Amino acid sequence: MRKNQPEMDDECVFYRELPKVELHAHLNGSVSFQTMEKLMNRKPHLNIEHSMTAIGKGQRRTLDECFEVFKVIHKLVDTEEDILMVSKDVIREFAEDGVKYLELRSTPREEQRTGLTKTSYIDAIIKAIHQCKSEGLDIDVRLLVAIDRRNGMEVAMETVKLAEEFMLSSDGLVVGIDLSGDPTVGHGKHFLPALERAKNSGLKLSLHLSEVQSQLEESELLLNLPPDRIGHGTFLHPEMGGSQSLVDKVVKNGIPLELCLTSNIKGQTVPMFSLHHFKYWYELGHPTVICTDDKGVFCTDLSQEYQLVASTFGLSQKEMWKLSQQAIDCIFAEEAVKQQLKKKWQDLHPQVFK
Ligand SMILES: CNc1ncnc2c1ncn2[C@@H]1O[C@H](COP(=O)(O)O)[C@@H](O)[C@H]1O
Ligand SMILES: [Zn+2]
Repeated sequence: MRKNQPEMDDECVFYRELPKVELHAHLNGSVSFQTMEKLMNRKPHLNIEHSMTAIGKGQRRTLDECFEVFKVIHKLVDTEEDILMVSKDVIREFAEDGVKYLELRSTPREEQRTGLTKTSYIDAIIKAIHQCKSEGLDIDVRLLVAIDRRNGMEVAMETVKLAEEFMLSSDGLVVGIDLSGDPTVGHGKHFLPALERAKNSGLKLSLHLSEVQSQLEESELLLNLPPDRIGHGTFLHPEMGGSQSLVDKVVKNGIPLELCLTSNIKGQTVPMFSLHHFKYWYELGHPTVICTDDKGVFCTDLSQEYQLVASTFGLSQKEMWKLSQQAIDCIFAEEAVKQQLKKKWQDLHPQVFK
């Protein structure tokens, strides 16, 4: 197999070695098979199997079913120790895959039974980031605190307040807010006050927008904020039932899109890779960042996603390099980090194109 497909292997190596930026990764959706195994061994009484926590090759689920998967994972990850272990494993795995800068996002949860609080939840992730740093991993990590739409506007406001506190106390590790969760639940307008507050206090905003069809009105409203980045944006453009006015707002404000191909195919919001909206935005010359969304649940990694984009849309390694380099301009960390990353890309360029 290996002998018959040498060019395939070379491609894999190229995309693994390509320095990458990951900006859209939900912590609990990013838990690998190996880490899941450890969690299942810790909690055998839950009787959870791998088929319940991941969507394998060639499989598809409805988006509703995907959200059921997260509920199962949340049962397995419900203590401070779990959050710490999961975060460290996820960061290490991204680093091994050639990711040099990672923005994780996660919804703080509390569990009375285990004593987990929303504060200790975020603390555990921050601890993991510090521990990975002190291990000398070649990856810079930041955190976005996530609002789950299902939990309503009051919780959203509490989440923003918590994120504000951590933004001030975490030495710049907490950089923003994510709005995510089942897109068919609730209306985005309810989250406007919380999101406006976040923006005014200096937190960056990455919002899941038009992930499913007919969210025109909501997307229009949320784009007025405007957000600093958009997750998915699958149905923003007119060919997908969106509108030119939505596209104009995105373009005028230069809001980068975080695009996750495998996630959209496995969650069935996009019927096939070649029809993915990456093409539309790439041809417009608009900033797009390739991301994984949930590398554990969707059984992928960032180098696979890059390779997928290249093979689906016929892009060269040079064009893919440019795409990964341009993602640096879309990160939420401060300017000095951008400059360091740009330098790193320059230094790695000759090695990757050997
Ligand atoms: C597939 N498309 C998606 N669309 C919207 N929200 C998603 C998502 N994938 C993940 N999440 C959000 O991330 C949570 C899991 O990670 P955390 O527990 O926060 O670390 C999910 O419960 C959901 O709220
Ligand atoms: Zn997402």
